[in-house]
Amino acid sequence: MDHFNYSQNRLFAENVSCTDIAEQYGTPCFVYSRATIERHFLAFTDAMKSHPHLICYAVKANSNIAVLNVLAKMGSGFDIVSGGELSRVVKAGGDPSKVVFSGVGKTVEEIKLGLDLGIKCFNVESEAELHRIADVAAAEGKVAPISIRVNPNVDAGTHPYISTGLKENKFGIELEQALPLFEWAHCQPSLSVQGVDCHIGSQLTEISPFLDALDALIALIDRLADKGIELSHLDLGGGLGVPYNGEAPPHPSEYAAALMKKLERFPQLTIIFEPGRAIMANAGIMLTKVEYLKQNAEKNFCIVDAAMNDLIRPALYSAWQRIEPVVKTSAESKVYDVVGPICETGDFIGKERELNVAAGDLLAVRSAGAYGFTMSSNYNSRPRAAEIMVDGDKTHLIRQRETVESLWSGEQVID
Ligand SMILES: Cc1ncc(COP(=O)(O)O)c(C=O)c1O
Ligand SMILES: N[C@@H](CCCC[NH3+])C(=O)O
Repeated sequence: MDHFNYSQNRLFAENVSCTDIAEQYGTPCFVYSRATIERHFLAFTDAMKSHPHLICYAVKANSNIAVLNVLAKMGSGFDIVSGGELSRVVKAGGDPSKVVFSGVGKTVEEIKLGLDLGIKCFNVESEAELHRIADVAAAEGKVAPISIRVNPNVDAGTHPYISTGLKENKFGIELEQALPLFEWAHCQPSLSVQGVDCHIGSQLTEISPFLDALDALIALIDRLADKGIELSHLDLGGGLGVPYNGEAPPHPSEYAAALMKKLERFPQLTIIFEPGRAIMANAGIMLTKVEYLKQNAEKNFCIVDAAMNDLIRPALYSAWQRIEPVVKTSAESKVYDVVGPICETGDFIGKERELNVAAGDLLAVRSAGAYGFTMSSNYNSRPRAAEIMVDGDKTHLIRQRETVESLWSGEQVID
């Protein structure tokens, strides 16, 4: 999805200044645009409007309650992977009956919570989990809605850490094993078979792997129909990529049109998508201040006040995110490694970036709305950054910067 409207200290379509935000809330901080989140969500619903559908935003991408609330108000469903995410959705006013629950390690407590709240579906990832859900539901006197997540063995062509649809990955159930499990589940009084799902990976920039996965799911749906098992939904997961650095992933309308062509003969089937990054990545930036410039015989370093604990994607996946000075200065242009204060060489936000910067300048790290704050940590006892939502010409603090004291709350010394 495209970037929000950001240029030269002005954020979004609104006339809000990054320097004002940095002064008011401090740095590093994450800044999101409500208008962009809404526009990105609508790109999916508009693309699917002629077919029954549910967009289940993947909460892991950005789970701030204010973000979830904006999406809940637009009628979004949610894809969750933990009881914690389910509680956030409820707190944010999300509708549990539009929640699908993915993940390979659901605990008994999480299954109970999902049943109590009446979620739409458990996306089951193993035979053992299917049995556990059947047992828990029977013990609770409930019927658990389930879908089986299949692993279609499709190469998503993305970073190996975020590819999830290959046989060697821990996710889903092999196609050959899925059919007997569906048949078993169909006969269990405590289970209600609702759908089939898959999620083959994240940051996909081509449509063809999605189409290959869909072919596999459609073949399975046909085989199930032959056995008298009719499904009410097909969930193709998330994974649609965004342009970080010139990539040109398909727009949701292109993506949906290509998929829907294959689904013409299933007019009754509800299609579920679970986009996370496509909605949030380019609806946010991270603001960080230059603390020092440093030079040695080999390199120029631009030392900023954000670090790998705030944005781990560069360290973890060698991810590239655009870094630009918020205000153009007359500082000399040099090639810098943009690094944080953490005691690891892997602590960088960007490498070999040509920048005109001086100490004290403000930098914007783009595409930071997804998998930014949610993957942050307190490593090196660094308080986690504030989050801010821009809405029209207003800015709202939607999560305070952590205090140092909050970092040790819950810890205690022993005699
Ligand atoms: C099951 C599932 N659904 C949805 C997503 C969201 O993926 P993305 O943010 O790439 O759309 C993920 C993460 O990759 C996932 O594991
Ligand atoms: N956290 C990853 C994406 C993983 C998606 C989770 N299934 C990223 O930042 O790119």
